[in-house]
Amino acid sequence: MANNSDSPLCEIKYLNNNKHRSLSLIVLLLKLYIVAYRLVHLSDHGFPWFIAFLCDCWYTFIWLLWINIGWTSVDYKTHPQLLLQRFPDLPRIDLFVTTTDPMLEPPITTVNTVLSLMAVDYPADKLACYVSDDGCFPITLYSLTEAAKFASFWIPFCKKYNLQVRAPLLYFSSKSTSKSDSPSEIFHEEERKMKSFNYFFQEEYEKLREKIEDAVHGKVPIDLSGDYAVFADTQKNNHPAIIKIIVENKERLSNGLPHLIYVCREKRPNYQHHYKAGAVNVLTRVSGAMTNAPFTLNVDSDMFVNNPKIIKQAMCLLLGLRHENCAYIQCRDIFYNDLKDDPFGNNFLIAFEILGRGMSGIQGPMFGGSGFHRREVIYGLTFDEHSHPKGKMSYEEMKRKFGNSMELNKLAAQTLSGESDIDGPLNLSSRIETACQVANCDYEHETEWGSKIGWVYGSITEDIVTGMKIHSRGWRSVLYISDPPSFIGSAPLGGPTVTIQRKRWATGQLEVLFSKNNPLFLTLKGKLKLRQCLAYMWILLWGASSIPELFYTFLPIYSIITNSYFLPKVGEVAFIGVIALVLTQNLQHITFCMGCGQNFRECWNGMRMNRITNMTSSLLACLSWILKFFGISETFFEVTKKYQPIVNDGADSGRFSFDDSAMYVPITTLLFLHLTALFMPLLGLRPLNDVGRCGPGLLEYIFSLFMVISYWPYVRGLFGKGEHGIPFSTKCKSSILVLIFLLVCKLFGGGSLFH
Ligand SMILES: O=c1ccn([C@@H]2O[C@H](COP(=O)(O)OP(=O)(O)O[C@H]3O[C@H](CO)[C@@H](O)[C@H](O)[C@H]3O)[C@@H](O)[C@H]2O)c(=O)[nH]1
Ligand SMILES: [Mn+2]
Repeated sequence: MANNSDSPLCEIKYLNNNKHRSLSLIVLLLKLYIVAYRLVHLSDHGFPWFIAFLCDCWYTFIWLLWINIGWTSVDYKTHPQLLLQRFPDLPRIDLFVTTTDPMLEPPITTVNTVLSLMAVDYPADKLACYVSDDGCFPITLYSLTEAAKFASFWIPFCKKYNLQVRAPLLYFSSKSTSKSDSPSEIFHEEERKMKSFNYFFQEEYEKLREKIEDAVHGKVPIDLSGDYAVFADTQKNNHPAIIKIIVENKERLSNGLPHLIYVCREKRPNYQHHYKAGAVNVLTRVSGAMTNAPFTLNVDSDMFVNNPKIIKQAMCLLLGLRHENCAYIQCRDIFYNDLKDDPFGNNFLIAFEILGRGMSGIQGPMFGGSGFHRREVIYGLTFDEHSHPKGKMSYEEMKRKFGNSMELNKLAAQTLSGESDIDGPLNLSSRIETACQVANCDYEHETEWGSKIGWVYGSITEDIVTGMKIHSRGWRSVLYISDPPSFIGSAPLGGPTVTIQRKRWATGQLEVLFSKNNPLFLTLKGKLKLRQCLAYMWILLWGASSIPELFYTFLPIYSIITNSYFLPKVGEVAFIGVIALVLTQNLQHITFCMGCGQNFRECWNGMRMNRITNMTSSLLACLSWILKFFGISETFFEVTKKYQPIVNDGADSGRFSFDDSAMYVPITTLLFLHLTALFMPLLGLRPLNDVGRCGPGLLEYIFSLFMVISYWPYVRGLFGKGEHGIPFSTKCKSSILVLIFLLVCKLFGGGSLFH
């Protein structure tokens, strides 16, 4: 019989990706061939050819970075059934939820996240859940207080019947299919009993939901007295720190309720608050002062736990790899409001399957969204210091780095020397004063918070830069894709919500790329591996790639209008080269996606969304970054609107919606231009210089047609009504830009456009 005490808690598996490697190399060779072809013919052609040459060089470079990422792919497996035998006294973990604005992030969503976290399959006395309310809304505290009452009977029910979905919103929605984890004998016997409980809970949940909704919409205003009196004179950006213990597991019952703590950091005008990074740093300090668990978990307000064993599974990795340098675990999120065929490209299959697994094979995935961290790493410890402890820091040094709180510094020093307190504090209330002190807005003044300690400031994608700095301190990370998936959240839908989210990501990435935390510097100065640095370069250049794409999409339009060409003609060897390149690259992508279970439509929607995102979010991100660089305007974190599960997939739910934002002008202009180029004769136009020149060939027309098909949601938008139509003002602005472009073509190309 195998001895369980010797069996590992987790395993690493290297995936066979020879097919992916070979196809990637073929694509690379074809790209190099096209670059060489352009170079050889550079002197025979004009400026457009030169632009095409530069763009092809760029795409070849990006492809090299991509090959580096996908070269070694790994997967991790865990054995949580062995965990308790090996670690009967499981470590404590602090759970962080952040929320900002009840209008964008409905309190009922946050409540469901909190309930699902409090109900995980892990001893309750080892858990403390901290909710950061970044908007100082009494409704958040009220919702959590009401939720705690519901939790007291909901959580035992979830645990008794071993439910998989423990967020009531999902459990009672028609979307939830798998309701119980592993139907046991007991489950069958008690099925009827459970059903009757179901009705009871559904009613109770409805009451809770209504209470919260009524308070949100002001039907039953919250009485600002008693516990809520502190909110009386507060404004969103001007208020003291407010910390309230909603649930305290005083008897330390493993089957009780975990601690639940409301945290609202102090905010004052003229202080920088650093958005989510600032909020998480306050949570780190407040929890550091109150429960100081050695591990933390971060989730956004809408990320419900979908796999109640996820903390045990994560512990298998964090404890199983404890002699190795695993600093954090990145989880894969899925969405509860996903639409048929994923019209908005929210699946991020490639991001996890190739980027995530590939980086896992180098130094570990980037950090983004939901995941587990070691507190000592967040406190700035390098892997070398972890494996060869230097001895305790002096009191003065701690104060300089961590700030003025003696209590926090004492506990932080314990964490850094690896002596975490197994049981946690006896009385949480006694720590409130310290917690409020470390949540004040000037606490970080002249300390290392936001630079060397905690989440890193300076970018609105704080997660990527924080993960990268951790890697540069010699740590690794792990991508853990569990079954069932670990967390389930709300996918951005419509048009503006998706565009704004992606714009934030692209802007944040440019902020990191052009900062002192650039991967190149971190490789030279720190311990970021070269291949990891190249992987980060690929990520950070994601938005910047929209500039070459913008130029490239202009080329077929320019060629058709000025009766010239920039792609090889039928009959040339290079023509076959281009066709082979396009086919191989796209077939590789499509077969990969389909191999991962997507259908063709989903895969196409993802591809189309890349084209659209590049010409909307990414272009605007480049502009915002330039404006920030020249000191004209600041970048700011626009919170993504959270949606409720969609009950009936209406015909319009997958349709793009638009607003009158300037974001949609470039892509609408491009669409108009491609349509103009394709339908010139119909519009009564003729190409400039149509005598004696070798005009556009088949490929220019195919290219233009492909772009129109990629922008199809915008074609529909041209004719759509209401929010599904591109606003008249956007169409006007785009038409003016089209005219300007035609004039420029005429200026440079000569001739006349009209018959
Ligand atoms: O000033 C702020 C702004 C945001 N948040 C919270 O940060 C979380 C993430 O915001 P969200 O709008 O949901 O971001 P996503 O669009 O989901 O974007 C992803 O990318 C972000 C970085 O751009 C990460 O912070 C997120 O964790 C990650 O899920 C939410 O819980 C917010 O409440 C704050 O606490 N304070
Ligand atoms: Mn989010």
